Amino acid sequence: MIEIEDVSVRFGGVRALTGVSLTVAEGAVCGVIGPNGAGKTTLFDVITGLRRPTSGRVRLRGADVTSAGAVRRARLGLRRTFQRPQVFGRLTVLDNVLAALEWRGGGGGLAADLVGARSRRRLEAARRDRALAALDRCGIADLRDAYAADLPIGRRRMVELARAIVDDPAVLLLDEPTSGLDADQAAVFADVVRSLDATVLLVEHDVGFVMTTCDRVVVLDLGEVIADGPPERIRTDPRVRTAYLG
Ligand SMILES: Nc1ncnc2c1ncn2[C@@H]1O[C@H](COP(=O)(O)OP(=O)(O)OP(=O)(O)O)[C@@H](O)[C@H]1O
Repeated sequence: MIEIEDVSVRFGGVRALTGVSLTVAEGAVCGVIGPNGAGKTTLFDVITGLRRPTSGRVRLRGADVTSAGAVRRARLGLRRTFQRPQVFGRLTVLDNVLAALEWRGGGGGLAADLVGARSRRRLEAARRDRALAALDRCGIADLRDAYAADLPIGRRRMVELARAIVDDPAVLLLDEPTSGLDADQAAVFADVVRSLDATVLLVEHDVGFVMTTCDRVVVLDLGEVIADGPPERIRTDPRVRTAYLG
């Protein structure tokens, strides 16, 4: 669960967010939309810990993380993807996902250094199976030996998603996930997101994708929540139409 309570962020005289409150229920997929400058990126940064709010609280799975660093948030099961996919270009697709597992202790952690070769082989095999399963879910199993740098952006985005989901995140934040994806790739992306047990919050310009993928849509305009509800209601909300159409 993600709880944002009365969060405001100011940059000097600019009010990027004003009194924003929203709760994303366990397992829900929530989309945040809004015109340019509405405060979407700032909201994202407050949740991931890149930016401290001027006032208000942020809770992840019940824990107050308003002043917490990235490590604490990651330990609570928070994962994210970026507007420009962050992958290791000189590693293969499989190694990109294995590296994510290794850092998070999924490779056996320090214990793997102390056990015998047979146990270590077992740990390695389990780790590889897990990574391959994540690639399979993301529809890129056939690319496992390709170098990430050689892939077009849409495929790199799927590698980044595989890294994010390989150890079953509790909370997943997706920043402009469909940018660079064609319609088929976006559909696969939406299927993966909807099949997760995670609580998902995504910021996205493609309103059509948000309306078909999310259970709930929050609309920001000039730093304030102007609408919050299921897609059917948001689509017909007069304030949303005005904010988008001017
Ligand atoms: N570091 C900063 N310093 C000053 N003002 C900032 C800073 N970051 C954002 N802002 C301002 O805060 C407001 C919200 O910006 P933000 O980037 O969160 O909006 P956004 O909805 O993500 O926009 P876009 O869709 O264009 O990415 C804007 O008025 C922006 O100019």
